[in-house]
Amino acid sequence: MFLWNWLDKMEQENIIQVQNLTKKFGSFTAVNSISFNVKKGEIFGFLGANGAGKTTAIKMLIGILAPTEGDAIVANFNVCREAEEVKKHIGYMSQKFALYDDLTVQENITFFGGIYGLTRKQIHSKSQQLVKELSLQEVSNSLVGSLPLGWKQKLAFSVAMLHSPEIVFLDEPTGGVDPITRRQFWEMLYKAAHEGTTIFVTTHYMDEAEYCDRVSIMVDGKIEALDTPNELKKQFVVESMNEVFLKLARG
Ligand SMILES: Nc1ncnc2c1ncn2[C@@H]1O[C@H](COP(=O)(O)OP(=O)(O)OP(=O)(O)O)[C@@H](O)[C@H]1O
Repeated sequence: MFLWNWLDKMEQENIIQVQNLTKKFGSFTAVNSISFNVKKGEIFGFLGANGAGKTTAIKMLIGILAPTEGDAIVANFNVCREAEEVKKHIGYMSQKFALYDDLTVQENITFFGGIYGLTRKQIHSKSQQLVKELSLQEVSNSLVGSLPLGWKQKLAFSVAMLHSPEIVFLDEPTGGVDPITRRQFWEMLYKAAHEGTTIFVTTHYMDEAEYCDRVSIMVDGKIEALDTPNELKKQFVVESMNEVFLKLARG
């Protein structure tokens, strides 16, 4: 009995379960039968060179792109059959699509709060909390387009977390900012993970790969390695994730 409870618990802890997930565009296979699990509260780094298939895989996991084959369960919902439920339980932030530059900080929070189904009261209290936490009091009525990139990214992450999702998917969230601002961004990720949110993040910065609990490395649509940064370094007999990445992703 104890064993079954324990096995059950281990099973429950996988908040993302991916089985042979595949995406073909015509005759080109962008994601080639990938399988892996992500545990609740984990910071999972999803790495790969440009064009490896990361964004395509994320789009399937957040329920906006139908897989050609395979399946995935995200926050207990099937990405093929229950895509709308998946969307309600996750947050998403990408470098390319985040906030509206021509809306103010406050307007962006109100807008996305509405999209995520928060009540006016919830939006009001969340936005007060968020503006305070990010020290945005001075600029809450400024257009987001006028903010430095690092501020925009922190705000975009907080907005993706407005509805307290179980998992947040971050596609290159820190592109183009300096190491200190990236470090501050990662402190936000650690805090969210500590509070139980699962973080699924892609990055091209190998120092960030070192901060992840586990890392997968995708090469030409396939996952070629998956483990903790320390285990990967041991496996490839190197000192840094940068060297692991170069050995694997760059051939
Ligand atoms: N809608 C599409 N139609 C055809 N090919 C596509 C489509 N979307 C992506 N691809 C191709 O699939 C491959 C994987 O693209 P994807 O954007 O998933 O890679 P990525 O690992 O996220 O790369 P990057 O780090 O540059 O964002 C690329 O060769 C891309 O050109």
